[in-house]
Amino acid sequence: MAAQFPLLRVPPSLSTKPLYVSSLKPTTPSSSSCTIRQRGLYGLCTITCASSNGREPDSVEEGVKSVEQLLEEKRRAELSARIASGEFTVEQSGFPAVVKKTLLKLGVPSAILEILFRWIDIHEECPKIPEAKGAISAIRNEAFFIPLYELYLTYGGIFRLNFGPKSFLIVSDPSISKHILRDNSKAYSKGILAEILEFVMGKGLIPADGEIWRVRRRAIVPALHRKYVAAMINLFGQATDRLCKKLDAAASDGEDVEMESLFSRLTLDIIGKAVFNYDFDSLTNDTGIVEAVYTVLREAEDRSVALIPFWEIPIWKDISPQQKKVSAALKLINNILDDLIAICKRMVDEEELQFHEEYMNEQDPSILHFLLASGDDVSSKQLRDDLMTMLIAGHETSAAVLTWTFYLLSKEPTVVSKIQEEVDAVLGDRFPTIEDMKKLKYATRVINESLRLYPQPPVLIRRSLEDDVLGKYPIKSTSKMESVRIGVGSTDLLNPRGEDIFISVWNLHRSPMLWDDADEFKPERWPLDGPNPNETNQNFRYLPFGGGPRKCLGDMFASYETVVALAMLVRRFNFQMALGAPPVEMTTGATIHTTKGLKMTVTRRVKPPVVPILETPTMNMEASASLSQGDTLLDQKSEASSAHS
Ligand code: HEM
Repeated sequence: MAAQFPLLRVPPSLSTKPLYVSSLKPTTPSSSSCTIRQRGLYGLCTITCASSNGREPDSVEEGVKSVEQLLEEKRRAELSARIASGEFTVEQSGFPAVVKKTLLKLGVPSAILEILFRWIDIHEECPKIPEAKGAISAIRNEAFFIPLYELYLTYGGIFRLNFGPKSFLIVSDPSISKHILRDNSKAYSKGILAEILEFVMGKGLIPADGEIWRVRRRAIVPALHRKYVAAMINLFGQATDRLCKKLDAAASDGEDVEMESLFSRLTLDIIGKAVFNYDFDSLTNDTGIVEAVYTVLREAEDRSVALIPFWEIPIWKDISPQQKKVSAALKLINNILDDLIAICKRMVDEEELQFHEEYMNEQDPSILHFLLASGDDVSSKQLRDDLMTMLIAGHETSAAVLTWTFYLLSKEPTVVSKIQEEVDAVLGDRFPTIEDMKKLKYATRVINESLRLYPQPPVLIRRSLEDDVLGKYPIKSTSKMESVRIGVGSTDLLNPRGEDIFISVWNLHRSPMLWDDADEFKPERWPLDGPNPNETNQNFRYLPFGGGPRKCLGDMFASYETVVALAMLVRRFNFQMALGAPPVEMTTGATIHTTKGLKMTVTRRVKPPVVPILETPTMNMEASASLSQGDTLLDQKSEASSAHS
């Protein structure tokens, strides 16, 4: 079946052709302003966040902002009015709807009818999920996610969206999300996601369902033990240091840099080493393998927005240049994987280490090494599928988090100063260690908040396998008759399927009903002495890593990776939007990307001078306090001189 919802996207700087991607809701942090552009399929569009580089005269910038804000408000008001007029509401069928229509025609006031029919609705045995119909695609200059968000505000935490022949349930309610993801997770599969990713991930951990998933999750999770994560922090530090060197050169030459592409390369280098001990070295080289990885990612993205499943047409594979390129890329990646597995197997056979719970080979701490040592079958396709899955899952997501964090920070210099202050105090100039992770509290809160505003991915996809009740609404596995009604393809008729569900993490994370100042970037909303926010302590209104049994297994890895990169970069450099940089536009695939990159000017950071502390012998208390502060500064200085040695 063709999926008509965008799932994956490659950074534009690495992409060679136009992307048809959906756009997102209009609101961005208060300090930025957005315009919207139509684009591609179903009138899917992009939002332009006019970025301020802080160098324009205030009055001009403010003027532009207020005009854009006015336009934005007008647009939203118009859309809300259209929704309120019932333009997108599917008429209820059945006897009550006919009676209601007739009474309305006879002149009975609609307010009275509303009260009467609400009462009837309540007393109906099976409440019906509110429905919105597909005229959404007809909204000119509107983005798909904007009506989706507006419809959420109108219809609530669950509604049905029918566009064209497709029918989806859009869930933006924390308790229904908890039910689907955690409490009754066995009743749901990955649905469309598994269909699209099959060509690259096969039955890897993300798309896999049922017994295969259970067995593989049990095999892989133990590989990410504490000792492994500690080793990874060194790796994050080394890889970020390579990026620092690149940025240092750019700062010397006065050249602007495209940060989204650099973050994509940084996280590719990290995940290659972390998963199968392969150094892509993409920060310095553009080798064939790097190109092959991006070819595959691009293909996944194209498939996610295709009108028909062109890849299922037998002859197409052989004649389409793009499909041939994809096959060649997959072949190259698989050959390299085979070589890496063979090398790793030899190492495992030769080593004397006994396998145990926190087993790790110091020379090669990779997940592959752990799996082979634990007895994984070297020849299995499953092993390759899982390695590919982790490569893709752990690459784009982290890169997107860093990109949007730096975009948000470009507008909030006070937040940057606070991170710098913390990093100076905790790290000085040395590389971070695992012990530092719990001390870099503010930097962690910045990442938490960035993940709230830009969740990666913005929607989680499921398909119901059984009848269930979502909130007060019963849902059914679609029968053959209903398949005909919603117009799914002939294969679906033979294999009747359940409801396709999108859990909109975007809506949850930006809901004004769930958050104060929902659209504002406020790391302070997460108290430094409070717990690290997660789906459990936030009762499923915050799902940066999903929840339930299918929760991301790389959550700690990714949190530390992004905190290390953030800390090391802001301690060395200041980042500003480059003069004349293209406006930052959002597009979404599996993660949210910019359309034209994040072009920034990087300058070396000048640390604030150390203020000498004068000794005052008469004030003993203060003298001893000054002494301990002085000690700390001294320690920092000696650390600074030993760093990067
Ligand atoms: C900031 C970076 C990351 C974010 C935001 C993120 C987010 C997520 C989310 C939301 C899910 C749940 C998907 C669903 O329920 O449909 C997920 C699953 C997954 N993630 Fe991550 N992820 C990140 C990094 C990583 C890394 C570094 C790895 C590998 C080391 C990884 C491996 C996986 C795997 C294997 C799954 C599937 C788990 C399962 O189905 O059992 N992720 N991720």
